[in-house]
Amino acid sequence: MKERNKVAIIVAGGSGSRMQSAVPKQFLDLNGKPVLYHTIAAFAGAYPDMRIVLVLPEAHFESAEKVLSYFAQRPDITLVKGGDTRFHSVKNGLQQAGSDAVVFVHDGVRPLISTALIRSCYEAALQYGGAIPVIDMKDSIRVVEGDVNRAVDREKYKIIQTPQTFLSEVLLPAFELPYDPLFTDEATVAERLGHRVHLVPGEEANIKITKPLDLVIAAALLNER
Ligand SMILES: Nc1ccn([C@@H]2O[C@H](COP(=O)(O)OP(=O)(O)OP(=O)(O)O)[C@@H](O)[C@H]2O)c(=O)n1
Ligand SMILES: C[C@](O)(CO)[C@H](O)COP(=O)(O)O
Repeated sequence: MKERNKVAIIVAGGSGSRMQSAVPKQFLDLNGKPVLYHTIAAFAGAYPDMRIVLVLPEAHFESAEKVLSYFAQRPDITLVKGGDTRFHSVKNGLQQAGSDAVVFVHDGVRPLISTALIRSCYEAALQYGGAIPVIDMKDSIRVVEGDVNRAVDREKYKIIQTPQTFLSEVLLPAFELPYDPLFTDEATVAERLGHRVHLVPGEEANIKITKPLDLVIAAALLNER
């Protein structure tokens, strides 16, 4: 299959309200370096020709310099300002994607992403037009409808991760759709335009740092490597 340009849109334009820290979680320390450093390093190291688009809150553009100062060799990075929602941040990043590319959209706060997962998403996107990583549920789950709740079969559900990886000709037109609050990831947007979503096995360690406990878990996992 023909090789493509590779563009990682790392979205880090959020405020991290659930983390309840004064500094947005993407800039917090994780084993001596900012969370975002680990995320950027994973993509920069996955393919030598990876181009990185880093989406940040405009007020934190200066913090990017601090993150990049940890690199011995500064990766090829374009800074873009974030939007009001994750959808709008991705849309801003996509303006830098260009054509004939495989586009990886990844949460800046998933710093434990592996090279193997980035590459398996790339290969699957070339084959199927797009791919997203998923993992199984470990807990029992219930659906709550008003005052009523009932157990459901967890085998029918998957936990969704990033990098959500698509050919540029799939993702760019999808992000011209009007915003819908249900657009919490890229697959949902592509699906709205009629694309079938291909799933690849994700990784348990590819956690999203959302609450304080996640940072503790991420630090422990990094120590294991
Ligand atoms: N307007 C936004 C909102 C979110 N994100 C990014 O999307 C990723 C996943 O979002 P989430 O974990 O929800 O981050 P926050 O929105 O920052 O957190 P919270 O919902 O707790 O405020 C994060 O890397 C976050 O920075 C973004 O780029 N732009
Ligand atoms: C894209 C995502 O990380 C997949 O699990 C998730 O949907 C982001 O959602 P959030 O509401 O921004 O946490």
